[in-house]
Formats: sequence, C-alpha cells, structure tokens
Amino acid sequence: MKILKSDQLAAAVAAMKAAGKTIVFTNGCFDILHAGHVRYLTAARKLGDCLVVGLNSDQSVRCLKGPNRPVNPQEDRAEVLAGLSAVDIVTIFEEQTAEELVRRIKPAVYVKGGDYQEDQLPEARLAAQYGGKTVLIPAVPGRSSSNIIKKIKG
Ligand SMILES: Nc1ncnc2c1ncn2[C@@H]1O[C@H](COP(=O)(O)OP(=O)(O)OP(=O)(O)O)[C@@H](O)[C@H]1O
Ligand SMILES: O=P(O)(O)O[C@@H]1O[C@H]([C@H](O)CO)[C@@H](O)[C@H](O)[C@@H]1O
Repeated sequence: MKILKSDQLAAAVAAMKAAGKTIVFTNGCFDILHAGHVRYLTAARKLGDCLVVGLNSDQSVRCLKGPNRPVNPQEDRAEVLAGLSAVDIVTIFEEQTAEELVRRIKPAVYVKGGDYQEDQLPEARLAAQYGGKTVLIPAVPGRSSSNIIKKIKG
C-alpha cells in the first residue's frame, strides 16, 4: 500500500533507513496532474531509493489556493500520485507547510520545483539543519494546474 497515515509512515521510513536506502521527500497540492508534475516526480525519484510525497489535504489546499480548489479531492489526488511508478509513498498532511513532515522523516534529499527558490522554502531550512540537501528541479514551462483550469473555463 503506497498511501500511508503518519504512524505507518514512520515505520516504513525507519525500515527504509535501516536498510540503507536514501529517502527523497517532496510536497505539494498536485490537484490536476500534468506532464510537469510527472517529469518532476520522475527526476526526484532518481535522486534516491524511495520517493515520499507529502500531499496537502483539501483544507490546506483551500487555504493556499482559494475556496474553489482543489478540483480533485485528497483521496483521488493521493490515488493518482500513488499510481505513478516514480512515487513510492504518499502521505496526506493538514498543515500549511510540510515542515512537520520533514522534521519527522528527515529525508536525505528535499525536492521542490524550479518555480521556488531555496530561500522561500522553510522545509529546506529545516533539512539543512540536520545535513539534508535541497534540490530544485527545473520547471517544465507552461504546465500548471491553474493553466488547465483557465483553458477549460475558456
Ligand atoms: N511545470 C512544472 N514543472 C516542474 N515542476 C512543477 C511544475 N509545476 C509544478 N511543479 C512542482 O510540482 C509540485 C506541486 O506543484 P503544484 O501542485 O502547486 O502544481 P501547479 O501546476 O503549479 O499548481 P497551480 O497551478 O495550482 O499552482 C511543486 O513542488 C512544484 O514545484
Ligand atoms: O503545490 P505547491 O503549492 O507547490 O505546494 C506547497 O508548497 C509549499 C512549499 O513547500 C513552501 O513551504 C508548502 O508550504 C505548502 O504546504 C504546499 O505543499
């Protein structure tokens, strides 16, 4: 099972680390999946042995992106991500940032897209404190969930 609650996540990550695996972690809303997301997650997975994705809950997406988002509910977003070969584990989080997850998992590699700069990422600051590195993966131009919504609205 790829979609894990926090207690299951802790055990899965501990087992991976005990086996000497490199944990890569990223987080996001992943509302309407597009090619930018797929390329991003594929590149992230190549940075280690196990890619954990922290997925914003519906409530946290509403706070971040407005009352009309997400389009797809958290269970569906989690299932779509879990269906990708690049993704090993998905876990849903309620907070406004993924700092608590980074604190708990302590991934060797923290990843975000090139639409962010490292100094905008509190998760990257946390990772640096225990020796984790942050990698920003270049954004695929023109691909975003918001663009898809705009196109549909016409
Ligand atoms: N075009 C892209 N190329 C590479 N990575 C991307 C791209 N779009 C988003 N990402 C990365 O995917 C993760 C999830 O992003 P998010 O779900 O916010 O996508 P989005 O398409 O930008 O959404 P929205 O348009 O709703 O803001 C983030 O870490 C982000 O950096
Ligand atoms: O899909 P998004 O909007 O890229 O995901 C957000 O990323 C934020 C980022 O890590 C800076 O803190 C995070 O705080 C937020 O909870 C979303 O995951």
